Amino acid sequence: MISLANICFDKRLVNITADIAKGNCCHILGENGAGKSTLLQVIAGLSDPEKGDCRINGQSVTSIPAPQLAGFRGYHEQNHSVVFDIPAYSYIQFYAGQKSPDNELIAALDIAALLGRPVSQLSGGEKQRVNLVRCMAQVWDAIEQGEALLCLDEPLQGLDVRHQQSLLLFLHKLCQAGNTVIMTCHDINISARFADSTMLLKQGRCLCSGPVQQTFSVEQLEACFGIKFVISNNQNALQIHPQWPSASKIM
Ligand SMILES: Nc1ncnc2c1ncn2[C@@H]1O[C@H](COP(=O)(O)OP(=O)(O)OP(=O)(O)O)[C@@H](O)[C@H]1O
Repeated sequence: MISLANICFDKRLVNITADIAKGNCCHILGENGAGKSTLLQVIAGLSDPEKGDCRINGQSVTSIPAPQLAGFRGYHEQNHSVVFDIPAYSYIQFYAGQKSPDNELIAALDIAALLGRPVSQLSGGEKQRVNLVRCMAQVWDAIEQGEALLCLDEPLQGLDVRHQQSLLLFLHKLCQAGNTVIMTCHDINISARFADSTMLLKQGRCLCSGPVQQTFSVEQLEACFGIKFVISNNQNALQIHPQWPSASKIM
């Protein structure tokens, strides 16, 4: 269980309180600059909140010794730049304590053909997939025990739709095994389909958090994003339609 209590950080986060159950896939959504990455860094133990506390299974994340935290908490940074000009395989091994990445992980992120190539020569989406493997390989033992916490900042960024789908299904499988995933996402319909719970942020405040069926109402989405939405329910799956201006208005 992840418990956030009254978290305040540099005016960027204001009194954030929420619980995320173990085994949950929680999506954090909100406008650009709403504080999603900042909150993820606090949850990951990378930023100290000025007030409040993030607790992982009852223990304050800031009090967990770094080597212990690094053993079960994976963090994937948005726009992570790779400074090493080494093959992807060595790059991943460096973070995984010289262990080879698991075949299941390599297959899920479809990176077998990339392992021998220098990281600097990979495309944006290829680099993103290698970085996601790096993040998960670091905590693979904990993942196998169903005890990992994955904090993923925009993991879908730059991925084509097939790789998006395979990553989302893989994360779902990890959560079913007991792991917890907290990720930021800009695609409301992907969150409606794949998140167990969501947190909507607006200017550093949490507008609402909880199961998708509760948080994804027209009122709350409009308050969060400042545009109109229509929501339909198709075979128990929410479909969310932002109301774009008509084509004639655009032309
Ligand atoms: N290092 C920093 N120092 C000062 N302010 C920062 C810093 N990093 C981010 N900010 C500001 O904090 C606010 C929240 O930023 P954050 O990156 O958490 O937003 P976000 O919701 O993840 O946005 P996006 O959707 O664009 O990724 C923004 O107004 C941003 O300009």
